[in-house]
Amino acid sequence: MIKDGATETRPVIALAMGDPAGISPELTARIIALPEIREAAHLVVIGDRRILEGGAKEAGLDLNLASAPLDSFELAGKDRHVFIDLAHLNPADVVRGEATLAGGTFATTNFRTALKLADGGRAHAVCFTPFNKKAMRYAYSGYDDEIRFVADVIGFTGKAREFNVLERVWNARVTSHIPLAEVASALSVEGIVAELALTQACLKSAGHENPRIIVAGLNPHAGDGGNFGTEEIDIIEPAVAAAQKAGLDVAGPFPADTVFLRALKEEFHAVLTMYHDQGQIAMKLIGFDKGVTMIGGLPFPLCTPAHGTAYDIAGKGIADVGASREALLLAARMARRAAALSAAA
Ligand SMILES: NC(=O)C1=CN([C@@H]2O[C@H](COP(=O)(O)OP(=O)(O)OC[C@H]3O[C@@H](n4cnc5c(N)ncnc54)[C@H](O)[C@@H]3O)[C@@H](O)[C@H]2O)C=CC1
Ligand SMILES: NCC(=O)COP(=O)(O)O
Repeated sequence: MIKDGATETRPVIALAMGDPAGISPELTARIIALPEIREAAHLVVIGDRRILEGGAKEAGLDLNLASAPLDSFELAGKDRHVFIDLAHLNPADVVRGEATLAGGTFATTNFRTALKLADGGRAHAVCFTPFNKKAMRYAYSGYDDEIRFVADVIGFTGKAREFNVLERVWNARVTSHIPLAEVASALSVEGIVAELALTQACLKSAGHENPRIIVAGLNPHAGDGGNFGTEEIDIIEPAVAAAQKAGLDVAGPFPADTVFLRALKEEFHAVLTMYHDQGQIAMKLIGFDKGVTMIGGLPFPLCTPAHGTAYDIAGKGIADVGASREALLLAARMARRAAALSAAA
């Protein structure tokens, strides 16, 4: 619940430091140093000072970031970012380029702390630098992905989904982190209609007044009239028709290999794909350095770069901050909009 006027002041974003074995320390340092982020948001960064300083060194930055206590960081004022030093990871215990229990414990602790700040009304949004899911699972055995963890930490029982966001187009998925072999049987008319409705609501919450959504088929050539599978005829077409009847601006299904070309040419705001990589490959080719993963449907915005921990370049000082910058800016925009709507209600 947004508790104060994030419309007039910069929203407070709780930024959890991610996996210490990859590029997260460097990215966190780079984000803190960006002037456009200072203008857009007041960051409350959560992690370990020694790990952050390692990242700043890799990035060649001198951060000059004040620490503040977790229980009263608000007293430090909002004129500059602050750091909550949980002092919980000795850099000597970090194995760069490796998923470990220590790394997962560090990241899950930071994430849990950030989520509780937002859930308690002390932050307007949460962002994080990349987590490694294997490390997260070492620390928290039920860690399928962020949605499950968030639900466990704040007791959220509603429907939340992951979106990939670029300025030009969004990608929503009917299925996400499940084996490919299970995708076809996971599709249903009701499930697709629900995804379309949530996608429309999330696009609106990010400022798109009249969202247009285009839907991909599942099979090659969208089944080619039933030649290569019938999910389009049996499930996806009826779902699109039902969504249209409910007043959503939706088109499809179209073949997945050209649906993104259509979306860009015909100015759709989002593509709904049937499974993870059907959308991710296209999105990462369109804008890897700007891609954001946004978890929609939660009581507060939750954003992270769409790329991962990049173990292969950890410690080299060459991590691109572009996607992280977009993640923070999207979270700030969504928080301001939520505050404006709540003030108007
Ligand atoms: N935001 C998050 O928390 C995300 C976490 N992940 C997790 O990250 C881990 C590794 O995922 P991968 O599939 O290997 O993908 P990855 O995105 O970590 O790496 C893929 C390639 O992109 C490069 N790359 C990634 N980010 C970069 C950046 N900022 N600047 C320059 N080059 C960059 C890497 O060096 C690598 O060559 C997995 O555990 C995955 O679940 C994946 C996506 C998002
Ligand atoms: N931690 C966020 C994340 O892993 C994004 O996952 P995906 O969208 O790449 O599957």
